[in-house]
Amino acid sequence: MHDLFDEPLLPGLHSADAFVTADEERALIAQIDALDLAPFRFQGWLGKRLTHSFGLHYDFDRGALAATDPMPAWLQPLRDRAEAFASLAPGTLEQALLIRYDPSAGIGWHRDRPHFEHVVGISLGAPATLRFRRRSNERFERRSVPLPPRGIYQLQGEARYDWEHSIAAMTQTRWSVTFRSLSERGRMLIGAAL
Ligand SMILES: O=C(O)CCC(=O)C(=O)O
Ligand SMILES: [Fe+2]
Repeated sequence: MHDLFDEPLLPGLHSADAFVTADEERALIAQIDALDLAPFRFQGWLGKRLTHSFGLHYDFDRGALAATDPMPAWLQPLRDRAEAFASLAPGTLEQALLIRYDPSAGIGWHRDRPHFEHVVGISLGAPATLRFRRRSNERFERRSVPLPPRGIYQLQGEARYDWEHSIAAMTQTRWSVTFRSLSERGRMLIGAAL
């Protein structure tokens, strides 16, 4: 039966709670904290959130995409499960971006770079709200989506390309694992760089 409440809040946004267990969450957070996390860099600015990439690294300072360390063994099972969740072929999600948002860190309004196609994110630690906005005439249309810890979301289609998203400054620490696939353009650029 068709249930109105099964309708996604935004076309192209697909999410689920309890994607990882509390034990898995603890283990993932410990692994992320053990990495060499560096402040997000953007055209000479240093952001407050701390990041580390595997597979592919997108350098926001230079606007360039490059291969980086392969996904470690501890991340691969999560990547496999994220691909299954998103109905993507194994190996499609070639990038993992790990982020720690300490209190006062957030992420400003953006669309993910066109070098990437599918975006699949897993939330750990403090709950957050993923805010969406889209310009409509002189105003913004807005939506808010809760990101509960241990949940997963996928952005594609309208949610991925037509709307910007952001997360307000956190008051408690949140970690996220965002997996991405390459777009045609990204594949071309990375091919040219190798
Ligand atoms: O932390 C998140 O779940 C979202 C991160 C994000 O939007 C991004 O890295 O592009
Ligand atoms: Fe994003």
